[in-house]
Amino acid sequence: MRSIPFVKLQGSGNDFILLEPNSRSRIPMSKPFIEKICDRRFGVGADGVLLMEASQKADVRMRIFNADGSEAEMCGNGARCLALYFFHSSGRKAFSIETGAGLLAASITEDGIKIRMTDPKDIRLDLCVKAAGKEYNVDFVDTGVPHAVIEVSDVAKVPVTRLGRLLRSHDIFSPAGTNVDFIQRQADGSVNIRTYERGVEDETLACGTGSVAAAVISVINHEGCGTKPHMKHRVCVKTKSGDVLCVYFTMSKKKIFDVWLEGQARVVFRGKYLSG
Ligand SMILES: N[C@H](CCC[C@H](N)C(=O)O)C(=O)O
Repeated sequence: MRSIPFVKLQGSGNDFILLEPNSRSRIPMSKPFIEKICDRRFGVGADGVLLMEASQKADVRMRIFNADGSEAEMCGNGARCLALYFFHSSGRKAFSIETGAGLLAASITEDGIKIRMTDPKDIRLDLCVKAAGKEYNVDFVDTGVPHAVIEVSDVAKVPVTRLGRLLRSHDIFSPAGTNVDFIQRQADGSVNIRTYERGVEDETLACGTGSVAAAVISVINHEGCGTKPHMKHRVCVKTKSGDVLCVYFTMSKKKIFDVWLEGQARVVFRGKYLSG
């Protein structure tokens, strides 16, 4: 029986187990271990596991494992949670984070935690995706991890788990698969979002990279692709948990850069996981 110290954190309801640096050396990050510790009845329960490691390129390296044991390139809400932990443990309010998708910058502000995300890439608009006998108009963007975005008239009515599961594994997104975001743009330009997350294989209460994808696609579809040089955008994204994430970015001649994700994160509890 091994006692593994951890910190449980959540960013807008997207929750993570952060394994304290000194505890990691004793455990193999195997799929069975991650599935068990993330199980909401037999384990601690979380959407994923975060590891902090030493980095040659940044102040810290973040690795993110989804609840099904798969390792993802990056995690926006996970980065916000890790930033909060790093601030509590180091007192620093600004630092860099290395991820599988590239370098992030984190800063702690009075409004919450801001993460400079990687620039969106591989934008593909108006994909016609056939699934279960229906056709869906899908936009795709990689915001550090892949996201398929579908605009709907009312997110509350979307069968997110059923439809998300269908689209998540569609051939058009193989072999990596994709996260699936259903978005509803409001009259004021804000966006309501619900996300089916790859690797959690269910709807989560919030998704950071998904909120960035929603903001970028919503602006492209409704305000155009940056006709004016260096247009700055701020999009409020209301998540399933009710928390609002703010996404800031600059768009110029189809290039999108200087992307920031801002919102609250909390330490929920500290504990010791007894791994049998
Ligand atoms: N499930 C995602 C990784 C976590 C992304 C999400 N939790 C976020 O906040 O960005 C994937 O496998 O692509």
